[in-house]
Amino acid sequence: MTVDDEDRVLRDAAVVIDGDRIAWIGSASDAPAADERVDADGRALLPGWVDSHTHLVFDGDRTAEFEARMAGQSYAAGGIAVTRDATREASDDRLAGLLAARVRAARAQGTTWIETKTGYGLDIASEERSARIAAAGVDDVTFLGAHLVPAGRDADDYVREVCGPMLDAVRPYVSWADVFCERGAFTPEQSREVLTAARAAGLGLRVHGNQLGHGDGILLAVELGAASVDHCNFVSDADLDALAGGSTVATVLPACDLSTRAPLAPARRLLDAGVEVAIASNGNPGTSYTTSMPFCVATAVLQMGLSVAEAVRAATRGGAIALGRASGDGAVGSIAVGNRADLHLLDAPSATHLAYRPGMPLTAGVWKDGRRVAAPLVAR
Ligand SMILES: N=CN[C@@H](CCC(=O)O)C(=O)O
Ligand SMILES: [Zn+2]
Repeated sequence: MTVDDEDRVLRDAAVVIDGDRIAWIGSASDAPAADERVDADGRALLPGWVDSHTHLVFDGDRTAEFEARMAGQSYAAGGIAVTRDATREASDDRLAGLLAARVRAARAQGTTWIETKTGYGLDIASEERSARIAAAGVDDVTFLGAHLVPAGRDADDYVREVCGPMLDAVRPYVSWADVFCERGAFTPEQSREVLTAARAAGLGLRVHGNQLGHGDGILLAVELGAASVDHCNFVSDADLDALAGGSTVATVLPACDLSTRAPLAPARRLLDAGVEVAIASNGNPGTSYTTSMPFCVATAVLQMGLSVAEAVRAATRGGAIALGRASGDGAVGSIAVGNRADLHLLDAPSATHLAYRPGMPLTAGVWKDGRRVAAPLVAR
């Protein structure tokens, strides 16, 4: 599955990798000679997953909160402070080690490009530290100082800090800024302030919006030209029109919707309206303690009404578009000549098996930048 501009499914095909790039694609019988050959033996080859939304720099555990939720309580943003406290207590080495282990686990399931966010520091030094550790461990880093107003802080005063010294401190390590625009987190006005300051600092914009109820997150994201608005569980007709008429990707987070027992994001409706949709894991200890993109893809097919091709595209090229990495030098999210050689070999003859055999370990091999990064698993 190329998931490129022509979105081709090639049969009896071969891919040639040269260094860290894809050098050739075509019929296996025409393949040029190569130093090393891997016989995929009829297995499906996909672009590696592009996970465009995670929060992986954290310590601590929120099992009790999850249990309470499964017993009927609804998700509220306050749990973020529990993770903030555990994260602040962890050493740099421990946080870096936890992040590396999480990245390895994601890679083992076919993820080759990972974005992660700060947002469990919530003071200048802790956000700077999270950004620094993230920059050494993942591919794209997002500043999310505006994740929660710390208890005891005046919200407007905290927003001024986020927009000023905190932004300055993280700036060397991040290329994106995000804000949790939601009742209980940041108001539309505060969110606009954060995003405007981030844009002035040269950062790309992302928004957590419309997760817990209807609100202004989607409209604000589209108005400010954010690359992505994420969650999108509550989408009004006006939100849909705005997304369809703008360039902002709607990123849906199926695992989060299940773990919070939220209404599933209306991915089918978004696609039907012509909106670019991405699927991401939202790996974090509160609302989605998984980085399994195959699980997210299977859920999108089985529960959200996407076709396998639509779900695979959203989890590869969709994520790449949401991160501004779908074209140009070093593009990811599709199998195309000149792109990074980021590939995911399934132990199955087609991507359909991802939804047909949900939960099975179907990853047979993963290449990032042309190097094999995950050992084959047996999944027959
Ligand atoms: N919604 C805001 N932030 C995270 C959850 C963070 C947490 O609860 O720790 C999310 O994307 O779901
Ligand atoms: Zn998130």
